[in-house]
Amino acid sequence: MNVLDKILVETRKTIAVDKALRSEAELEAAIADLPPCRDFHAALAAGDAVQLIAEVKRASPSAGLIREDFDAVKIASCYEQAGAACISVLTDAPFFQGSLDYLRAVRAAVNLPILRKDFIVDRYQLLQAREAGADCALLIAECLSANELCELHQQAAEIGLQTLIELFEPQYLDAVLATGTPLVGINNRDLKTFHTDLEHSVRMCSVIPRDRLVVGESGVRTHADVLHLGKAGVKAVLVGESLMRQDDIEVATRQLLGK
Ligand SMILES: O=P(O)(O)OC[C@@H](O)[C@@H](O)c1c[nH]c2ccccc12
Repeated sequence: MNVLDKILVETRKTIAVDKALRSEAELEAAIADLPPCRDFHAALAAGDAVQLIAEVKRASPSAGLIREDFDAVKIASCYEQAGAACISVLTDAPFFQGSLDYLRAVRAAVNLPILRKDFIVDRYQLLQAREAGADCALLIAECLSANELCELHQQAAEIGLQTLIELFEPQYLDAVLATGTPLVGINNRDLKTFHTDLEHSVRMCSVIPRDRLVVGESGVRTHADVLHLGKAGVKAVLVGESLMRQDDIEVATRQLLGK
């Protein structure tokens, strides 16, 4: 089994446990009167510059523990102060030491649109995302059939959530575009080998229709990387590890953005 398969096995266990604690109907009731979501897409589309989705990520299967001194709210506040357009919060616990509670806490403290970054395979996780205060949910083409992608994208829209649909393997592009999502993420990291290559986003950009907003994900480290991707047509970057490793996250984020 590769890492992605292992993650999906654990994810399905987590969903079963969560459903037993709080039913789908309870979550539906809890989100019924929430105010509308923030516009994640508009925040990324703004201006001519490449926009930043800054990620709150404590650990990962490829890097292990990334940051000892981890305070999700402090980190997200630094990102906001430094000019990030949106925040991504890892909520997977077994492999990324994430939590929906981090997302909830960040929502209470920060005004930017938030992405729930997890391995979403079930509508229940979309309800959880909405309830915790997310504005957008990540869907991963490698984890879902073409039908499931469409269905989850639709179900997200019905509860007011936008989706960022990510792929690594070019073979999934048609299925991603067929969902109608305006936000397409190109993961530069092969989730099966963990190898990252920025040129993957550059190559994929040339075959993605101009009416979709392309997010370049993973392995972005410097302002030069951001400019390089921007030239290729990438409108936003999703950056975690290289920022999470810095002593002064706010300064590092400004440097990444060239501000
Ligand atoms: O930490 P990096 O290399 O800057 O990457 C961030 C983000 O792209 C990465 O965390 C990611 C992209 N797609 C994912 C899917 C699941 C978990 C994590 C990810």
